[in-house]
Amino acid sequence: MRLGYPAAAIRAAEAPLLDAGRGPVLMRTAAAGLAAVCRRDLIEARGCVTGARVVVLAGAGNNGGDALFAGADLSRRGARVTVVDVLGRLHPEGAAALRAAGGDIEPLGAESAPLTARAELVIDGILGTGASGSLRAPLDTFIADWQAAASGTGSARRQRVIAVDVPTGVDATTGAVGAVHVRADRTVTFGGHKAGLLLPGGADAAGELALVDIGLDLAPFRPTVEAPEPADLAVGWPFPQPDMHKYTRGVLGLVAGSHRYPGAGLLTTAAAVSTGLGMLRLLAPDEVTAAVLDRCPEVVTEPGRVQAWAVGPGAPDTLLMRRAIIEAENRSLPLVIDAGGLGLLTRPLETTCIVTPHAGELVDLLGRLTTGVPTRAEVEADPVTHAVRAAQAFEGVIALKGRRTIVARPDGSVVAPPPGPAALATAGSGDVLTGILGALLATTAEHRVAERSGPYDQADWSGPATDIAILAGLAVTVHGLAGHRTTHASGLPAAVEDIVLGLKAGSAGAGTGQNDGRRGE
Ligand SMILES: NC(=O)C1=CN([C@@H]2O[C@H](COP(=O)(O)OP(=O)(O)OC[C@H]3O[C@@H](n4cnc5c(N)ncnc54)[C@H](OP(=O)(O)O)[C@@H]3O)[C@@H](O)[C@H]2O)[C@@H](O)CC1
Ligand SMILES: [K+]
Repeated sequence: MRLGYPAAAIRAAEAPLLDAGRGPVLMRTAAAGLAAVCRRDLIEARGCVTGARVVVLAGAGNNGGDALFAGADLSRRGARVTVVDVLGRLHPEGAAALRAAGGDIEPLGAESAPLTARAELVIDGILGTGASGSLRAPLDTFIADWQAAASGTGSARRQRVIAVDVPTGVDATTGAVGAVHVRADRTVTFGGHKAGLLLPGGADAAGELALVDIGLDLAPFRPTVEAPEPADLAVGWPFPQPDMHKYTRGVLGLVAGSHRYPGAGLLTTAAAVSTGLGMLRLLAPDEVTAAVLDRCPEVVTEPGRVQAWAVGPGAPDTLLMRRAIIEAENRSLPLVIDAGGLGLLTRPLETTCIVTPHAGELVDLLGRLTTGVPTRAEVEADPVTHAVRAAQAFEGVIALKGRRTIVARPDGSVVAPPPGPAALATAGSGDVLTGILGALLATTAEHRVAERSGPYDQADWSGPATDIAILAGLAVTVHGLAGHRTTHASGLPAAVEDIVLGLKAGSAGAGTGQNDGRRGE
């Protein structure tokens, strides 16, 4: 689990070390980690460091200092390093080290953009956590000119861009990006992940993340973003235990599918069953249950006791959905509400609940719960702010679906799972997610209380995995993995059915098979 901190928290964690005079040591440690990543990438791309054309874009502060010391390291190892002094002032010791190692320094000028575009490796050390406001001229023009020149080179082997701490133009705390910003293949960040590197906008600009430990103590600070990774499934997934029977493993009540949309009932059911649970009770019209039983004969179509509810895919019967919601509230059962169920939400619910709108549905939801409703485009441009707003208005967890799904809690913190493949943007994909999430809620409902501080409480997690927002993050992670798996296996975009098969095949990671009967390894 990657934990993201606001820039202010990272700077506050640095402060006692700086006060103790350890600033230069921190910078040397950061720069050494950065240089190691640069060397590894160069060796991977071209076999060696010697002779590599490297351009260091250095700003005036410590971010530039990191880049200059890393540039000195590469220069000592035979790379041809040129520094562009982008803001007209350089970190003095870093600049001296670079010169002593044989590197060149040039002021920003007309030649800087084409020079940068020709480099094999560009190190972006212009701005880090000290950035404020939008990019000042001529910095913005230079970055745009470089990117235009680089895309116009027609070179078969694209240059690598490594950002120092944060790509320039990305807000380290919110991930907001301006029209012009650095797009990196990799970002080497120091001390702790900046929240903005894990959020929409910033995460795409940052590329792969590498974290260099510089000895910061972040324990006193609360992360604002948790970003699950596939490896977290091995810890957080509710694996069946040997002493379980079908009722203790978890029973999901599902209200999905209708005369108009029978397929949604089938897809949600198939996904829940493939995810694994003790029993699934489906409440739907006969034509839906008949199709489901044909494919999933283990499904029970009678009402009865359940441990969690999932309602909404495929425009189900309103009365059935209302009954499920009331029962969830009366018995304090966890509940996922999707699609057709969202229209019933006009007030906060009296139970643990997660709702899963896409941007358009979030607009409608906000319209029923608040005043000052955003447009769909505004939600898509700033999903985090609007998901948090909805979570606060609804007093519950919101999973705002999109290319990067964001799970927001009312306290303003978010879970940001990795994005799935583009192939997941297809009708029925959301039904599958609801099925996975419903199965997870059912299978964690029973041991929620007993294991609250149990094996899920890993030192590197800020909360137990039975937290509904984390479970949603894991559900999205598995959904994405299943999509990736089927996309890659066939070489063709996945159909929704393939995504369910991807779940079944169990590669969706640690989720099935590999770790049966064990947890927390
Ligand atoms: N401290 C530590 O312990 C460690 C810090 N480390 C590293 O230091 C980084 C933070 O360094 P930092 O604080 O020096 O700020 P930094 O990001 O280099 O930028 C400041 C400069 O940018 C300028 N500027 C600002 N906004 C601008 C804009 N929109 N457009 C244009 N210019 C703008 C600003 O100008 P000013 O506002 O002062 O006029 C000033 O000159 C951190 O990310 C990490 O990489 C590591 O070595 C580990 C140890
Ligand atoms: K940077």
